[in-house]
Amino acid sequence: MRISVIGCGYLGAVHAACMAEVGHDVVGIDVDAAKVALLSAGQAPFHEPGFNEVLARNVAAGRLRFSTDFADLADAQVHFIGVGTPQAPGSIAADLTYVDAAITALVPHLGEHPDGPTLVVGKSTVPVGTAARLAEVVAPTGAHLVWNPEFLREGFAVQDTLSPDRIVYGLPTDPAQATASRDTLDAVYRTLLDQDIPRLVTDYATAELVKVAANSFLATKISFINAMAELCEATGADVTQLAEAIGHDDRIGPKFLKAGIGFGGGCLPKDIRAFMARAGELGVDQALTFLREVDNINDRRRSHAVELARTAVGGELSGKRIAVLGAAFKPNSDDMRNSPALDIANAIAGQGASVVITDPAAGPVLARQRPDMEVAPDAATAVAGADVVMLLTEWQDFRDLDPAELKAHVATPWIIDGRNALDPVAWRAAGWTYQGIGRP
Ligand SMILES: NC(=O)c1ccc[n+]([C@@H]2O[C@H](COP(=O)([O-])OP(=O)(O)OC[C@H]3O[C@@H](n4cnc5c(N)ncnc54)[C@H](O)[C@@H]3O)[C@@H](O)[C@H]2O)c1
Ligand SMILES: O=c1ccn([C@@H]2O[C@H](COP(=O)(O)OP(=O)(O)O[C@H]3O[C@H](CO)[C@@H](O)[C@H](O)[C@H]3O)[C@@H](O)[C@H]2O)c(=O)[nH]1
Repeated sequence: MRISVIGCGYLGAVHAACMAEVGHDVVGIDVDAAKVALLSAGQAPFHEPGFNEVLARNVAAGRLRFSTDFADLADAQVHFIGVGTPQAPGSIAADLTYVDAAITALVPHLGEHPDGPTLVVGKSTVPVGTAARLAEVVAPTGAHLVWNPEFLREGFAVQDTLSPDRIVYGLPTDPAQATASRDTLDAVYRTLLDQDIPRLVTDYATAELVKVAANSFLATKISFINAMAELCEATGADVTQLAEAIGHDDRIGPKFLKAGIGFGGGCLPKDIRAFMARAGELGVDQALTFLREVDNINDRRRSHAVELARTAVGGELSGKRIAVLGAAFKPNSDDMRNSPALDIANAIAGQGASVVITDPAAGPVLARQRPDMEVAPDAATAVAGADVVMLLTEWQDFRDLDPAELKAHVATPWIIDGRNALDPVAWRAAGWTYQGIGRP
């Protein structure tokens, strides 16, 4: 099938490449000419394991093209919308200007398609009610609109796109349109559906809510364990053991119970806030006041990490040398949107410390974006002369560090493990003062 993907960021570029990988003829459209140039050359504009290979292979095979010109999508039958929906400036609501601009640019190119109904398929995360509004904009063209939220995780984006836990279709209310849209989307996802991946068919509102409900649940799980970390710190208990013990209960499960400096990224923080904003508009803000607390607990983890560093150096950060391992919001990504690591590094620098930061993938990006920051090429260089070392993004490279070897480079062997990723016994045995989160 001929497919377009509008918006070629972390979601859209991977979706475009994976749709080509399963045999479709795909054009990716983005307003960012530099990004389009890189993608067209088969080069990933961001760090995502496995993506470069899929991208290069499909560009070379001629199944995958990229363009800044919406006219290049005119012959596609299915158009995915994957543009950003960030937090709006000065508000907690989602900024829908990119979605609206994409639809406005797309509509003049929509019309009858010889192979069947033309579909506009929303993948961006949007406030409930957006799909119904956009369906009215698209309707005069004869195209149908479907909401098909995306659940991929950065760092696993290719695998999650080709083999998701589930696929959700939010379909139009008109039965004939719903059937035609469902059948067309089934044809798009045929190779995935053949793997027996659950496919759930809903209305627009349910599909939109599934996405923000899932992210709210994940954020709540993380803030729950971080709240337990606060209790552990007050009592001398160990949150990693607590998490392991409660996680053995099938009803709770062991995943997303890692206490630390909390969640960040381009999704969980802004999605829970946009959800609260939308609930307010709908007059049901009380239903989601717990998310305010989820957000507060998460924010506290960042200030707590700054406090740990301040205490470690005797109460005054000014003039101290702090080495920060990690800048991305999670390992295996170079994404620094709402990154707890970067936020903490900035706060510590703001208190007068000399901060040096290193990250295997985000480091070079940070060095370009922030000439004011000292970015080191690797951990050994970063820790030279450090009064405190902070592990804030749990890359495998950092987990594998040899505490005895590293100790030779630092001024004071004091490590704050903001992700509880290191073995306290090994680090203490090597002569370090080890401080985890929610651990004695
Ligand atoms: N990143 C993820 O892991 C992920 C996972 C699931 C859902 N989502 C959702 O997907 C959406 C996109 O997220 P992302 O992380 O890929 O964002 P992103 O910022 O990486 O990418 C958005 C892209 O859209 C482009 N764009 C903006 N306006 C455009 C327009 N009018 N026409 C064409 N292109 C335009 C931008 O240039 C950018 O390349 C968001 O709603 C997000 O919440 C993201
Ligand atoms: O036990 C845990 C698990 C995660 N995190 C942190 O939580 C954040 C988010 O992690 P993760 O959810 O793995 O990253 P994303 O790639 O942002 O993925 C989330 O956001 C996407 C965009 O909506 C969704 O598609 C995914 O399903 C959802 O997991 C990161 O900062 C992690 O360090 C913790 O602190 N503790």
